[in-house]
Parts: sequence; C-alpha cells; structure tokens
Amino acid sequence: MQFEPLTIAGAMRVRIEPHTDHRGFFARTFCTAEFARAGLPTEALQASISYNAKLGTVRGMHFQWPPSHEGKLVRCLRGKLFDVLIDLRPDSATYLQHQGLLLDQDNRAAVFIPAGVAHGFQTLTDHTEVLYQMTDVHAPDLAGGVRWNDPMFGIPWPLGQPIIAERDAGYPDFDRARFETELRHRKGIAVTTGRDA
Ligand SMILES: Cc1cn([C@H]2C[C@H](O)[C@@H](COP(=O)(O)OP(=O)(O)O[C@H]3O[C@H](C)C(=O)[C@H](O)[C@H]3O)O2)c(=O)[nH]c1=O
Repeated sequence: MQFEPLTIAGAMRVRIEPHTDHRGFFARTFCTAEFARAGLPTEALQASISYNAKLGTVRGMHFQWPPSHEGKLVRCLRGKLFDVLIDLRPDSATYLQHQGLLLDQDNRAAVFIPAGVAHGFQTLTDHTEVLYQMTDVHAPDLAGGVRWNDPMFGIPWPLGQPIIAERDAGYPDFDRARFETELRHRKGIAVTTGRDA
C-alpha cells in the first residue's frame, strides 16, 4: 500500500498496489505492520458497508465525542463520491480546516480519518457503496454532527439539494465556543470515569 498524507493532520490517502494478472488483480487493503509504520492506528474493531441508492446522497458530517477513539478507513468500492473531512481537534494544527477528495471504484483508494475529525460524503453516482473499517466500536450515545452546509465551513459540495437524513439536515450552526466547552466537559468525564482508556 502507498500512504499519502492529506492536508488534515494525521489523515492519509491509502492507495492499493494491485497484483494484476490475466484473471484480474489481488490487492492488500489493510496490514497492522504497514499501518504502524505509516503512523496510523492498527486497531480494526468493526467494519461496515454503506449503500447509497441515488446520486447526490449526503451522509454526515459525523464525529464521535470522547471517550470514543473512532478512526475510520473509508473506501469506495462501487460508484464515486466526494469525501469530506473537518478537523474538530482544538489541539490540531489544522483545527477547523476541511478537505475534500474523490474516491471511486476505479482506484479503490481509501482515506484514513483520525478520531476527532468529522466525516461525510456526497455520492456522485447511483448505487455508490462505501466500505468502512473502524478503530473503535459504534457508540451512538457519543455521536455528534455538523451540518453539511454550515456557513462556518462552506464545503464545496459538487451537487446541491442532497438526499439527506432529517437528523443530518437539522444540526445547528457550528458554535466554536460551545463546541470546545462540550469537548472539555466530555474529556473530563472520560478521564474521571476511566473510559478514556
Ligand atoms: C455508523 C453506524 C450505524 N449503525 C446503525 C445505526 C442505524 O440503525 C443505522 C444507520 O446509521 P446512521 O444513519 O448513523 O448511518 P450514517 O448516516 O451512514 O452514519 C455514518 O455516516 C458517516 C459518513 C460516517 O462517517 C460514519 O461512519 C457514520 O456516522 O446503522 C451501526 O450499527 N454501526 C455503525 O457504525
């Protein structure tokens, strides 16, 4: 695999190196030793598929509050999508910056999204399928969100009027002070309850 740092600190594009022959190809998509050498987490606690029937679907922007350590390895295996990261880590050099990149079925490249970075995507074809691998388990009680069209970030989505969940369309405008207060509070709880293991 080839690891290519993205603008968002700690995020990487992970390209596959297909072994091609007359039948097709075989390519490694994950390896604890290679990920460790690239400075990426090596836990792989859950994997999931996201199927999106229609072009223009937006999922996100989602993040997890502490004590979740959910990093995501996201790969488009069918169709095409515009993948977006927003850095929500106050101690990061790229805090509040966002980055968008194309993932598609042809290159099958993945993006690694560190814990604390919000993630979302917009599909650019019908029947877009996304494969996820997470470094922590799903914790709905720790889910947080930023609205796709929040003026604070001005994400250049390729298509307007998305197909989107009511929950995702309804996140309030991002308020930096309120976010940082909540984050400090939740980090404090995680430490005092020992859940920040
Ligand atoms: C994320 C997740 C969901 N679920 C269940 C919970 C619901 O019953 C159902 C749909 O969940 P949700 O509407 O949160 O799915 P998405 O809107 O695609 O959420 C994902 O979308 C953005 C783009 C992400 O990066 C995250 O992986 C994730 O937040 O799947 C699970 O059982 N495990 C999981 O890890």
